[in-house]
Amino acid sequence: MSVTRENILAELDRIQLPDGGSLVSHEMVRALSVEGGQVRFVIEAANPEDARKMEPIRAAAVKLIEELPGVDGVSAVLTAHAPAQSAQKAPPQKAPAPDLKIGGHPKPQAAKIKPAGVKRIISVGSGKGGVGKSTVSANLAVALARAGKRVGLLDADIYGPSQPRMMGISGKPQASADNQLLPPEAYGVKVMSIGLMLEEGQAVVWRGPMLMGALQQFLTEVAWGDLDVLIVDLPPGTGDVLLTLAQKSELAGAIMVSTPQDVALLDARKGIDMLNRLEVPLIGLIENMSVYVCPKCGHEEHVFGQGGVEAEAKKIGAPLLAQLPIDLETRLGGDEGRPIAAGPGVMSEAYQRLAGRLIEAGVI
Ligand SMILES: Nc1ncnc2c1ncn2[C@@H]1O[C@H](COP(=O)(O)OP(=O)(O)OP(=O)(O)O)[C@@H](O)[C@H]1O
Repeated sequence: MSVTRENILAELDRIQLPDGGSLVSHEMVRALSVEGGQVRFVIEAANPEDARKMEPIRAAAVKLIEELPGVDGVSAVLTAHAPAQSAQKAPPQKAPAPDLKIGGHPKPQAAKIKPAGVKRIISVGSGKGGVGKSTVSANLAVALARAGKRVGLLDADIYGPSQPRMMGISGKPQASADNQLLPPEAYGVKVMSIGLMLEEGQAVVWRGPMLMGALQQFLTEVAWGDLDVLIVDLPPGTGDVLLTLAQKSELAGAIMVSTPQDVALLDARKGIDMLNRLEVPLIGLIENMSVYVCPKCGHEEHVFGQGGVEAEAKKIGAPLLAQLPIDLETRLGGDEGRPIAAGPGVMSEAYQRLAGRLIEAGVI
């Protein structure tokens, strides 16, 4: 039996808060997603102090949902409207970080935002989570830097920022003299991520306007300097972030990552529809985890199906930019903060070809 959003909300409504209301009646359940048996949601408290006190409620909510038939895993995070200023222990730093209340409401803005020195902004998205969009973003950024381009990588996967881990970066960003956030650099790429602004294990999820505020800040209050390209790693799906980016910034184009699996493709199609509606040019598709090649015997196994992304690209008349196999070193490199594209080997060469192709096509 598959579990639905309604089942989840009905269960969460049973958890009483001290004032007699529930998480649901107080509209504290946010970003609820049910994918297969995986349930993810956020409990949004009014302020950081309340959020801290609500840990037992979060734990009770997880326990309750885990017991529902059809649920394989539950991830619930507590968040508040803005990170606490006083209680956070920042690592030692040379200059104090600017008071960026990341996630605040956006400031009114007439024109579209593109940081002054940034030539173009390109998004990397996927319809479905877990298809390797962040891996591709990180490695593409590194390969472009190796090809001599000035590259920035903005982790806009605000619900699950993974670029600090993938690029091997930690610690809060420093502030520049004019109170801008200085993006740390790794493998020749300037990186900024909400993950760098949070304490370990802390998660923040915002309502639409707060999300727009965060993105606006990442575009305007980070000292990106002169860049040939700013690659934006989007959260999966066709949600608020792409919409905000397309409407509020000058998005030069989008790359869509998918596995050949039907469900990933179906979701990618929805993402492409959204790009069309927003009039964002689709630069091309990347098929990730296209095939598994046995390192011992060379046998090829099409774990997620075969040819799906290529057929889709043909159908919609978009370039298939790369077909990247399942590769253990790619995963290990991502987990250890050493992007595969930074070293030698066939996968690194594949990313260099991808970067070369985009440069030759004049996309970057
Ligand atoms: N070609 C590949 N071969 C092997 N493992 C891969 C490959 N691409 C990605 N992975 C691994 O798959 C997992 C998911 O990748 P990644 O986090 O990049 O996906 P995502 O689409 O950004 O996911 P999310 O929806 O969580 O943001 C990671 O462990 C990553 O190392």
